[in-house]
Amino acid sequence: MKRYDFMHLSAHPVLWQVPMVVSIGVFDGIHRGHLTILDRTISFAKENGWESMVITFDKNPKMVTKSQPYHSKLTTEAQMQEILANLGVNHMVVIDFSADFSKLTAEEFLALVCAFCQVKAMVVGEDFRCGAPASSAGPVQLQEHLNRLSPGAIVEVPPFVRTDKREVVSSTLVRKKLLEGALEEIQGMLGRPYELDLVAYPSKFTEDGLLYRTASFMQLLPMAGVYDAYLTLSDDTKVPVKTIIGNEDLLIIPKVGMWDRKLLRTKRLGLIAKGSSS
Ligand SMILES: Cc1cc2nc3c(=O)[nH]c(=O)nc-3n(C[C@H](O)[C@H](O)[C@H](O)COP(=O)(O)O)c2cc1C
Ligand SMILES: Nc1ncnc2c1ncn2[C@@H]1O[C@H](COP(=O)(O)OP(=O)(O)OP(=O)(O)O)[C@@H](O)[C@H]1O
Repeated sequence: MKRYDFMHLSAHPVLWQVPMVVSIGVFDGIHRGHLTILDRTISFAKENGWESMVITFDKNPKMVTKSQPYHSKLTTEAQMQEILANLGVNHMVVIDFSADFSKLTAEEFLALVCAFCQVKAMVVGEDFRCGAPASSAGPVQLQEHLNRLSPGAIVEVPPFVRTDKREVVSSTLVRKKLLEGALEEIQGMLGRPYELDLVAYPSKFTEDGLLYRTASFMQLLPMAGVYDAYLTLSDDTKVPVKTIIGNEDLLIIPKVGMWDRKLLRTKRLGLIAKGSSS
């Protein structure tokens, strides 16, 4: 998978002749609803011999425009890149959602997208919106804009994915459940354990284990408590651990023996819901 900056791709449209199925969204957490959209984007492209593109944001537009309260991210860009590449997405485009960018109307934004590749289809969810609030477009207006900007292009809208309790799965709901420490419900919505990306953070060895400062995390942390977890090392081996999350520190305690501090290279920490075998 290739990664591009949106503005760079606008200036150097290297993909302008490539037929593309495009999906646009924040995709924070990459939950089961997002996976439905992404799977359909990829399969639509493959069925037709086209390529797939995911356009996403460095900051959540809804939090920048203050229509949603600010929260830390559920996934880092490295995690998102890994998940999208493993799913089989061909191109990932990241928008720097600056004050200037937030003023673009839906039509202006879509005209830029249609200028850097041959948009054949877009896959979005029922509540998709793009463009500055006064002129924002949902799936219906999106189809109308595409009829003008890329004639023949189709907008496909898979139905909402819901929880067992019939709630619509959303990043907002995952954030809420995380702050309640409800890992089982989160794991159900993500289809995998919630993982913290440890790569960028400094840690300290103590007698008990590996200590991180919670303030250094860019990702949203669950409610303070003791969690079963697994630690993924840089060679992708997984070791079972216990994790104590407090207000200031996050302590990772090995379940068997103690680590060699010179050799340990940590990558991810997966928080496991009780009763799950992941
Ligand atoms: C160019 C542009 C593209 C946008 N794309 C998205 C998007 O893909 N997903 C999203 O949640 N919000 C996106 N937004 C933000 C929404 O369109 C909208 O501004 C935000 O949800 C607040 O609208 P509201 O006040 O009507 O809720 C985008 C905004 C702009 C300016
Ligand atoms: N449960 C769902 N089922 C199907 N599609 C979904 C679901 N949730 C989001 N989508 C779609 O996925 C794309 C990305 O959505 P977005 O990143 O805004 O997710 P979200 O979970 O709704 O986020 P938030 O809760 O922060 O508003 C959009 O096209 C959206 O409509």
